[in-house]
Amino acid sequence: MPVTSFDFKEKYQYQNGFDSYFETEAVPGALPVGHNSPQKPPLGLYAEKLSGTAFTAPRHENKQTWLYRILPACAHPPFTEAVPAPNESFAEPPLRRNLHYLPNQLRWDPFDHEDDTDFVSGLHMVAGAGDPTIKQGCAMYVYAAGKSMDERSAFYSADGELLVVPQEGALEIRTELGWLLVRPMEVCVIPRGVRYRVVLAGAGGGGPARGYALELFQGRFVLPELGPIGSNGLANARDFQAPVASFDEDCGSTAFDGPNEYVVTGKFNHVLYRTVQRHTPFDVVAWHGNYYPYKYDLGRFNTIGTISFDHPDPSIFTVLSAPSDHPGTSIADFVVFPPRWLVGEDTFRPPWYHRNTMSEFMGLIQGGYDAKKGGKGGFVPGGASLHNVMSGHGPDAESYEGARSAELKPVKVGEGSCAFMFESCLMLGVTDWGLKTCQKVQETYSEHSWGRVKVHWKKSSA
Ligand SMILES: O=C(O)Cc1cc(O)ccc1O
Ligand SMILES: [Fe+2]
Repeated sequence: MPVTSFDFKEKYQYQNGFDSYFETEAVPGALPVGHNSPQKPPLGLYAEKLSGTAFTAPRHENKQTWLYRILPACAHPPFTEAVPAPNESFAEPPLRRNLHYLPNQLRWDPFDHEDDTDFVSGLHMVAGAGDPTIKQGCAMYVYAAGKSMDERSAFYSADGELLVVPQEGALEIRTELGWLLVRPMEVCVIPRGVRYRVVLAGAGGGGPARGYALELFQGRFVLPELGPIGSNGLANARDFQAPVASFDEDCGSTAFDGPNEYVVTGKFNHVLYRTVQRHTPFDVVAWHGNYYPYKYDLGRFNTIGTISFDHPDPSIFTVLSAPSDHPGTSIADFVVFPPRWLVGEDTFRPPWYHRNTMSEFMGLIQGGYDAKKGGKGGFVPGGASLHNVMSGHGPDAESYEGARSAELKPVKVGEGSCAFMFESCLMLGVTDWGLKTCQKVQETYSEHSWGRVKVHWKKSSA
């Protein structure tokens, strides 16, 4: 079911649609009519263009937004490297490249909550592939935040577009383009370059917050093709929600003489750079375009599956897909395993055993997963697993035996559950933090899961 709302505030108004062209103004008349860059934009605003693709990208891929703001984003003193880096994910270049490529199956216990970190300082890269400087590849993160980002701060990434998957704690995300409230079982995407501040929301002031994120150095998330499914199903375009314009006013009479300081942190080739500017970065009064942050409620996913026998590949559960240049092969797919009816006849219903040319990073937002035991030392909410290129995996022995002898009546699986997968065509390297520093790797994952897989073979069926 869709996430139920709590305390909906005025600021959470949304415009509905995926890959739409929106326009929104917080003050009537702020948007120029029939013009993008008039000699003097209305209300004394500055026009600023935010490009998400090359100017000359084909029309169906072209992404841009015109912002009408009190002061342009360029009006800041130079950025300097944030030293020391808030954590080792944002450290010196050699460390960043210290990735471990391992054929073993990996699983992590739930990552720790952290009290003294915010969304940025609590963001840890677990695995990744490629290089943001050549706009290739992606990185997978977990975050744990015990506090909101400072009131006068903003963050952006020049490295890529970020998909955020909260697992615990609601996030109020104040973006340049407006507000998004993103709760567990909802996800959001913040495009490359868009500035934002993450506030812990919810009862009692919010927090702690924990979740997963995927940064795309290359391309953007799109909705997967539906092929023979037809024109509706899976994640429907109308269920994606974009913010409406909402601005703060805090500046002086010029860009550099405002009364208050705002720290803007930029992620640039994994390193954090900071500047302190004297006007709010959240001063966009109106905008129009198709390059914007958005959210999606996973409860609205229209799950499709077999009504005869066998089960389709998990691509049937793709919410968002980031294609590579090769059709059908993704840099990253975001796939969910929502509650659903299983009715397959003469069918082994959990995932089959398999080896995949793609790598599979999985997380659990809530509940359990039908292929793996939960409980201590199992696959549990807030934990993760990685089955890299061609690493064999599948149900653990107990799940296999249960499913092999189950009576095959219709059952609803996964009530109150939601596992997800970031599936990538790239071989993933695991960071030092992911392998060692976090101290969450389950050393006996493989033995526990598959060491007791039984031999059922008989030479004759008589
Ligand atoms: O490995 C997993 O648990 C995910 C998965 C599920 C499934 O039903 C088929 C393939 C697959 O990778
Ligand atoms: Fe798999």
